[in-house]
Amino acid sequence: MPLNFDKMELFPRPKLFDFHGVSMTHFFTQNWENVQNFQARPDDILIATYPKAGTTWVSQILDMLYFGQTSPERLTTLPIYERVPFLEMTIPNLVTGKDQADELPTTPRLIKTHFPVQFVPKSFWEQNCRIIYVARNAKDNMVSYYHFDCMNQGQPEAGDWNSFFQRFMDGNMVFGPWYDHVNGWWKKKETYSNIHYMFYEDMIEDTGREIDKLCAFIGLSPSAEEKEKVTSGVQFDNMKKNKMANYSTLPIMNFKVSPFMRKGKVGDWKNYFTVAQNEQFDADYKKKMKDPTLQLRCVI
Ligand SMILES: Nc1ncnc2c1ncn2[C@@H]1O[C@H](COP(=O)(O)OS(=O)(=O)O)[C@@H](OP(=O)(O)O)[C@H]1O
Repeated sequence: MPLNFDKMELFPRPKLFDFHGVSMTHFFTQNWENVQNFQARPDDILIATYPKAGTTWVSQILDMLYFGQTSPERLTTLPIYERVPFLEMTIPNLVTGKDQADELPTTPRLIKTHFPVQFVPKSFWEQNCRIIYVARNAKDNMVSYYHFDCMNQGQPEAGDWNSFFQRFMDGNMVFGPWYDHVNGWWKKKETYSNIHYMFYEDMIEDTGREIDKLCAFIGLSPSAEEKEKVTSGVQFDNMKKNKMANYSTLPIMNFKVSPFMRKGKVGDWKNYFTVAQNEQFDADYKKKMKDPTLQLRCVI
C-alpha cells in the first residue's frame, strides 16, 4: 500500500514520554493495541534494530536476495519503507506501518521494527518467525542518531551535540537506551533460537561474508552472479544514489540538514566526541556492558 504524501500536513516535533518503562514518542505508541495484535505468519522475517544501526542496509540486502530475480521492478519502483514496512510507525494522515505490513503481497514479508525485545508482538514468537537483529557500536550509533534527529521532523528536537550526548547516555532516546536494546535482544537468543544477530562493523569489514551468513540463516543459496549483484547493489555509494533506498522520497526528512545515507563509516564518532566525553562514555560503558559474550567492536 503506497504512502500518500499529498495528504501529509506539517506537524510539530514529538515529545518523549515514558511508555512501559521506555522513552518513546506517540508516533510509535499510538497504534499500540493494533500493533500488539499483529498476526505474524511463520515465514515472516522481522528485521529488528536500535535506530541507526544498519536497518536499511540489511533490509535492502534481504529484499534483493528474495525478490531481485523474481520481481526486480519492485527495487526500482518502491521505496524501501514500502517494501519493508516499519511495523509500529504512525505518521499523521498516512497509512500505518501495521496496515502496510498486513497488506504486503510478498512471501516472505519483510518487516522492520525498532522495538526493544519486550515490545515485540507475541505472534512473532508464537509463529517462530526468523528474526534478524543488527547492532552497531554505541558511539557511531549515537552520532548517526544525532544527525537523524536533526533532519527528521518525526523525531524529537536533537538540541546541540552536548545535550544529545548526555541524553543518549541517560537513555532518553526514542526506543530507550541503546544498552538495554542490544543486551535485551542478545539475551533473547538464550530462549529463542531463531535470531540471527549481526554487527554493522562486520558488514563494513566484509559484506559478502555477512551476506553468506545471512543466507545460511534464511536458507537461500544465491548463485555467485546473484550474490555479486546484491553485494554491489548494497555498497554504500550505490545505496546513497538509489532513490528507492536512500529515503530521499520521504518529505519529513530535511536532506539539507543531513542526508539519510550520511557517511556509512566505522569510527566517525572520533569527529564528534570530545576527550572528556569519550572518557565519560567509556567509564559508563564498562558499567553497563557486563555480559562478556556480547562484544561490540571499534568502541574503545
Ligand atoms: N550500504 C551501507 N553501507 C554502510 N552504511 C550504511 C549503508 N546503508 C545505510 N548505512 C548507514 O546506516 C545508518 C542508517 O541506519 P538505519 O538504516 O538503521 O536507520 S533507521 O533506523 O532505519 O532510520 C546511516 O549511518 P551514518 O552514515 O553513520 O549516519 C547510514 O549511512
